[in-house]
Amino acid sequence: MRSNQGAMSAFDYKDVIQEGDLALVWVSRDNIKPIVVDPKAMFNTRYGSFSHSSMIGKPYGSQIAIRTKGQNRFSFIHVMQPSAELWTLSLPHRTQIVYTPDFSYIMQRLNCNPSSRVIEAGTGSGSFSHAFARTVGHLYSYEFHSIRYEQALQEFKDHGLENVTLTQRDVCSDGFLIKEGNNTSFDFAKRSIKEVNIHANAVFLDLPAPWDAIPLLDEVIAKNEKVGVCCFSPCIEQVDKSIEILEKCGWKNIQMVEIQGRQYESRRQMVRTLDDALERLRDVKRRKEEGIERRKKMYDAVLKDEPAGEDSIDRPQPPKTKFNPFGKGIRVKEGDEHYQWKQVTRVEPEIKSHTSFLTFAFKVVDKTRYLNE
Ligand SMILES: C[S@@+](CC[C@H](N)C(=O)[O-])C[C@H]1O[C@@H](n2cnc3c(N)ncnc32)[C@H](O)[C@@H]1O
Repeated sequence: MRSNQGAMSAFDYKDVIQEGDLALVWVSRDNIKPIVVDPKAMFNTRYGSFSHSSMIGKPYGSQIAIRTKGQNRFSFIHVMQPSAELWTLSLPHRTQIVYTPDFSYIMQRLNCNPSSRVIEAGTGSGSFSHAFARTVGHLYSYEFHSIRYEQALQEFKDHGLENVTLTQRDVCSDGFLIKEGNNTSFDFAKRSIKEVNIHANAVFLDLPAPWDAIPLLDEVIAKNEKVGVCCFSPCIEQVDKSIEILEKCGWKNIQMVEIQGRQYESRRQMVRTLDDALERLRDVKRRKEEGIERRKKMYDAVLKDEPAGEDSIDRPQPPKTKFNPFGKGIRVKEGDEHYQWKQVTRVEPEIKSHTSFLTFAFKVVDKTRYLNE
């Protein structure tokens, strides 16, 4: 991931793990942890400790294995290079976040590309900010919570996201203009301007009351190109209110979308016949009867003061149940050619997506065509 200005970012492509890198340790699919590689540090898991020094010099994506404490087994992790998608799954949560299924769709609908100038409010945990920073020309992100603002500021600096300007602001009351003297990462000392020319052509609002911010967008959006806005709202009442204001403010092509990602897993399932079911019932009955008989013999032996259980030891064991397609039994590997299989799909029960309604709208302020330009 490149912060789109040529400068090195922690997300730039690299082959080999080096000291000081931000790396993402994949323990399991829902346990991915960010680390800064330090030769003196250890990465601790419940299965054991992995030294960072064992990672240095290995290619990204490598598996690092250790012998599990007290057991003759191995446990392992994978060391991954950060990407916007993996960062979203591993970042420290300060708020609810936008996940990949939503942010990829939103960026596509807002036509985000390296020439885009994007407004984002609020910054929150910076999940979407990282995805924007990889793709767009410049991101203007706003956060009113002072601690979250400071944390995001430090994080973006550590990750080298140089195409992001972060401003501490309540956008609903104070709008989006960035002026000298504001609490912002924009470096006015380096430029001889008093106010930033934002000219945003894409806007993303993840706020509890986007309708208060929408009327304030006019002073910062581009006038001579098509501008897209997306409001991310969890309930339909918020969508209603936003649409009302969008229409009042001259936004067109308003459309609401809900992303419902589902992952389908393809697998084979053993074909179970009626004969299998009947055989299973017969087997249960046979074992039950044998058990009753054995217990009766044992009681009789106790009553007669004979050595108990002798008979049960010598007794021939009932034949082992073959594979039982309705419960426990001998394990059969999926696809074993001795059995019949059918292809089925299974839906993953949980998906990582903060399901919200996405309201899109577009606006062209100046519709004049300059044919002789
Ligand atoms: C749900 S979080 C945003 C999460 C973010 N999209 C992400 O992917 O990590 C919403 C954030 O908006 C901030 N916020 C709420 N109202 C605001 C306002 N009027 N101006 C600026 N920020 C605001 C909150 O402090 C919070 O951090």
